[in-house]
Amino acid sequence: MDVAVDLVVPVKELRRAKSRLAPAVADLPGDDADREQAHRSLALALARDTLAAARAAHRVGRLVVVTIESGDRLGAAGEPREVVHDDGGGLNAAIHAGEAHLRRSGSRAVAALQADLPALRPEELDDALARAAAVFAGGAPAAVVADHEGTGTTLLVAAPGRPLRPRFGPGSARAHTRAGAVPLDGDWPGLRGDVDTVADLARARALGTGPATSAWSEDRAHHAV
Ligand SMILES: Nc1nc2c(ncn2[C@@H]2O[C@H](COP(=O)(O)OP(=O)(O)OP(=O)(O)O)[C@@H](O)[C@H]2O)c(=O)[nH]1
Ligand SMILES: C=C(OP(=O)(O)O)C(=O)O
Repeated sequence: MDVAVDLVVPVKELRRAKSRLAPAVADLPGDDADREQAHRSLALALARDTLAAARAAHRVGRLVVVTIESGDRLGAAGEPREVVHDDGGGLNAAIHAGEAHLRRSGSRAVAALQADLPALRPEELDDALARAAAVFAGGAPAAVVADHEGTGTTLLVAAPGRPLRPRFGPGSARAHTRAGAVPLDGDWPGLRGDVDTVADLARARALGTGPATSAWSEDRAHHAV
C-alpha cells in the first residue's frame, strides 16, 4: 500500500492535559499528588496508544509529535520518531509548527491526528487516508474525520501540495468543512473515539483500548477504593 501522508500529532504538556478527565482519578486513594500523577499517566497512556496505532498504519510516512515532553517517554524505547518543540502557542500553533517542520524537509502531503484516540486501529487510519485520497482525486483541498459526537475533529488531511489550515477547537468539524474540507464517511469507531470525559473513556474501553490505556485501567481498578 502506498504511503499517503506525513502525520502531525500534537501532545499537550501532560501535567496540563485532559483536565476533563480529572474525575477519572478523583476516587483514587492517596493525596492530591498521587491523583495528579495518575491523571498524567492516563494522558500519557492515551497518547502512547494513539501514537503506536498511527505508527503501524501503512499509509503513514513520517510521524512528527509536537510536544514539550520527551519523545522517548511518549513511545516505545528506541523507536525512531521526530519531535518538534511546542512553543506554548496552543493546539493550532503546535500543528502549524509540525506542518512547517515537515514541509521544510520536502513533505507534500500532511495530516493532523489528535493524540487522545486509545482505541484507534491502524486499519481505520489506513482506510480513512484511502478515502481522503479518493476525495482529493475529485478536487477537494482537504478531508476531515469528525469525532463520535460529530462536533470535533480527530483527523484533518490536506490534499497533496495544499496547506493544512487547522481550525481545531470547539466545533472544529464544522469549521473545517466550512473551510472546504470534505467530511469522510466511514465506520471508524476507534478513529472517531476521542477521550475527553470519563464517559468517553468507558466508551473507548468497550471498543478495546491499546495496551497502555488498558494497563492504566487495570491498575486503576486495582487501586480504587
Ligand atoms: N502540542 C500541543 N497539543 C495540544 C495542545 N492543546 C491540545 N493538544 C492536543 O490536542 C488534542 C486534543 O486536545 P483536547 O481534547 O482539547 O485536550 P486537552 O486540552 O488536553 O483537554 P481538556 O483539558 O480536557 O480540554 C490532544 O491530542 C492534545 O494533546 C497544545 O497546546 N499543544
Ligand atoms: C480540539 C478538539 O478536540 P476536543 O473537542 O476533544 O477538545 C477538536 O475537536 O477540534
